[in-house]
Amino acid sequence: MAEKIDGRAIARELDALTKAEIDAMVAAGRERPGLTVVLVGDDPASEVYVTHKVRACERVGLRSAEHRLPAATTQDELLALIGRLNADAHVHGILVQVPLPDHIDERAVIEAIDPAKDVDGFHPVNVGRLSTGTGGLRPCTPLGCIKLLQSVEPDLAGMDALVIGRSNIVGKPVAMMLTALGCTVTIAHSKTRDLPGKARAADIVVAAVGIANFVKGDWIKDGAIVIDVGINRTPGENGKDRLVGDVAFDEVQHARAVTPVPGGVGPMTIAVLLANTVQAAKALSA
Ligand SMILES: NC(=O)C1=CN([C@@H]2O[C@H](COP(=O)(O)OP(=O)(O)OC[C@H]3O[C@@H](n4cnc5c(N)ncnc54)[C@H](OP(=O)(O)O)[C@@H]3O)[C@@H](O)[C@H]2O)C=CC1
Ligand SMILES: Nc1nc(=O)c2c([nH]1)NC[C@@H]1CN(c3ccc(C(=O)N[C@@H](CCC(=O)O)C(=O)O)cc3)C=[N+]21
Repeated sequence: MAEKIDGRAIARELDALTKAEIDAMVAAGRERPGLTVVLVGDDPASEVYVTHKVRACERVGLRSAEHRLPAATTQDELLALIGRLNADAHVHGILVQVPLPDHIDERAVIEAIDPAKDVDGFHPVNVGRLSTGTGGLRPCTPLGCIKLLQSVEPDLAGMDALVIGRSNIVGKPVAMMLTALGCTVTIAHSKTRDLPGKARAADIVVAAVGIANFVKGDWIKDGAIVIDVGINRTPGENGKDRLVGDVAFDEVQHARAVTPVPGGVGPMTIAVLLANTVQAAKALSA
């Protein structure tokens, strides 16, 4: 049986470190770090994430604020809000939930965020810092994937990794991080030929595709480590939606370790967001 990597437990460990840092800052007379989340429109999945994020802030002792804006919000109105948050010294982290409504240019919004407050790590300055290995705020989901991998194998150097997906928010940054840690990385996407063959050669497979049960058991070599980023909602038995990943979990039990969905990458994403907010607050007040 593959080890089931317990993302909730590893997230709780990271939260304990984050909480200790916040407590120490407050004890030293510094301001309690604060995260502001901006949600435009009423996408139900995004609503769920924002609620999770706000609750997580409470658990570790971060201040949190939410701005829920109507779907009809104009780009100028959103940019004006970001300008105010950038200028507000009590705001240490800014997260604008994506996807945004179609009439808003996502790049323009991300680029308007002060890179020092960009706790998502999506701003080009932080992307550039990641690619050159010069610090900055690193994107939450990719860093969460790395922490889960390192819980199984602290030293990833020399391993062959396949990342399926090349998005700016998951695939590309996770590939960058794996490269920095000494992996030999292949990035696959919808144009890739012989994906099963490439997967079978990999010691690490990170699946960030967005298709339920996309990665099959016979794609995974014995002893590989599998990280499932996918969050796919499928109709469950009781009329409620059920969450499933991109990996056919039951078929990969010959792997060394695999993350479940839910309870894998998702909780780590939020734990890293909180840690990033503390990192931003420290750097802003340094
Ligand atoms: N757990 C978490 O915290 C998070 C989970 N997610 C989840 O992760 C998944 C991926 O998210 P995201 O990166 O934003 O998604 P995108 O839709 O932006 O990217 C999906 C990627 O998968 C590739 N792809 C699509 N079909 C195939 C195929 N048949 N074969 C190979 N590659 C394919 C696409 O290729 P191409 O570029 O060629 O189109 C693209 O690069 C989603 O399920 C999302 O919900 C996302 C963020 C956080
Ligand atoms: N600016 C921005 N930053 C993001 O980081 C961001 C975003 N926009 N838009 C959407 C995606 C998705 N995402 C998730 C966060 C937590 C869980 C999570 O906690 N998942 C739980 C289950 C949650 C549930 O029950 O719905 C789990 O996997 O166990 C999942 C997905 C962050 N994203």
